[in-house]
Amino acid sequence: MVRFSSLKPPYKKVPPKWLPAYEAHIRTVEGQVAIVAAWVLLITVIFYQFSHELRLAHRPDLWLTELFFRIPVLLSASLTLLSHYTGKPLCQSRYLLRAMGLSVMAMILGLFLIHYNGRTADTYQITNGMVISFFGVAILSVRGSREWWLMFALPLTIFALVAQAQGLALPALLPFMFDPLVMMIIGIVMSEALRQLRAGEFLARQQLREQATTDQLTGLLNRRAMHQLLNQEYARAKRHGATFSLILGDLDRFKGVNDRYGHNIGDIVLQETARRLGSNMRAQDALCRWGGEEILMLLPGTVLDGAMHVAEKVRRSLADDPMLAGEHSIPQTISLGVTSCHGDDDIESAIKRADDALYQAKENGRNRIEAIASPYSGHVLSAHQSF
Ligand SMILES: Nc1nc2c(ncn2[C@@H]2O[C@H](COP(=O)(O)OP(=O)(O)OP(=O)(O)O)[C@@H](O)[C@H]2O)c(=O)[nH]1
Repeated sequence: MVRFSSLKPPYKKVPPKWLPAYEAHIRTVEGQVAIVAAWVLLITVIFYQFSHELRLAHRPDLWLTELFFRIPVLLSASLTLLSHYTGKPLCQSRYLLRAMGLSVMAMILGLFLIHYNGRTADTYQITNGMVISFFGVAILSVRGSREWWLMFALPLTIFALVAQAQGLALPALLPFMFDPLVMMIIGIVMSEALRQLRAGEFLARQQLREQATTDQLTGLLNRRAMHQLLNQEYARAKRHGATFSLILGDLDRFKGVNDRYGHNIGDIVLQETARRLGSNMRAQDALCRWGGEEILMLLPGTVLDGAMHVAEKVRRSLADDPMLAGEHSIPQTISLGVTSCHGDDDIESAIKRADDALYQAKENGRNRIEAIASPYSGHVLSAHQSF
C-alpha cells in the first residue's frame, strides 16, 4: 500500500543536519537557472520587440507601449547577468528569479490587456505568448509552492481587478486564458518533478559523502575524514597563531571483553564509548575512530591544560559507570594521551606525541592520562604531565 507520508515531497525528508547544505545546493541551482533564464529572456524579448512590424503591422502605434511593458523584463534580466558576470551579486538569485518571473507576468498580462480588443486574431497571438510565459515562469519557481503563489496568484489577481476596472467581462476573457492556464499547471507539475529529482540527487550525494567520511559501527568520523580536518585545523592555527589539542584514547584490555563476551558485545561497548565521549565534547570539537579501539579527539582553540580536563572528564565517563551491553554490565576503562599543537609544529609530530603519551599511560597502569607538551608551546611542564 502506498502510504500518504511517502507522497510528501523529498525536501521534507532532508534531515535537519543537512538543511544548511541543502539550502546552499538550492542557491546554486537558483543561480544557474537565473543565468539561463536571463539570456533566454533578453534574446526573446528583444526579438519580439523588433519583430513588431512583422507581427502587428496594423498597430505601429503600440511599438512604444509594448516597449514600456518589456523594459522591466530587460532590466531584471540585465541585472541578473551583470550580477553574475561582474562577480558582484546584487542580491540572492532567488530574488533575481522573482524579479524576472514577476516582470514577465506583468509584461504578458499587460500586453494581453492592450491587445484584447475583440479582434480574435490579435488576441490569440498574445495568448500564444502567454502560454510560453506561464510555462517559463513555472520553471523559474525553483523553490516550489511558495513561489507559485507569488508568481501566479498575485499577478493574476491584479490582472483580474484591472480587467474589471477597464470594464472587461471576465467570462469573455476565459476562452483566451484557457491554454495559458493549462500550460501553467503543466509547468508547475514539471517544476515540482524537477525539484523532487534535485532533492533526490542531493540526498543520494550526501549519503555517499557521509558513508565515505564516517565509521559505520560507531557513526564517528573515519580516519580519512579526520586527516582532512586535522590539516584544515593545522592551516587555520598556523595562519592565526592559534593552538589546538589532540587526545588519543585506547580502551583498556578490550581484547578481554571480546574474548569473554563475544565480538557483538565488544561492538556495543565501542558504540557506547563513542556516545559517552561525544557527550563530553563541544560542537566545534571532532571525534574519530582512529583505529580498532582507538579514538582521536581534535579540540580546536584548546591549550594543553584545557585538553587534560576534557580527557579527565572522558576517562571518568567510562570508569565511573559500567557499560550495559545485553544482560552484561561491563566495567571498561580508557587510557588517554594528550598533546597540544602550535603553528610551528607539524601534524605528524603532534599525533606521534599523543601516541607516545598514550603508550606512557598504558605503561603506567592504564585508566589514566598522560600529556606531552609541544616543544613550541613554552608550557611550564614541557615534559610529561599526568592525572
Ligand atoms: N568488537 C570489536 N573489537 C574490535 C574492533 N576493532 C578492534 N577490536 C579488538 O580490539 C582488541 C584490541 O586488543 P589489544 O590491541 O590487544 O589491546 P587491549 O586488549 O585493549 O589491551 P591494551 O590496549 O593494552 O589495554 C582486539 O581484540 C581487536 O579484535 C571492532 O570493531 N569490534
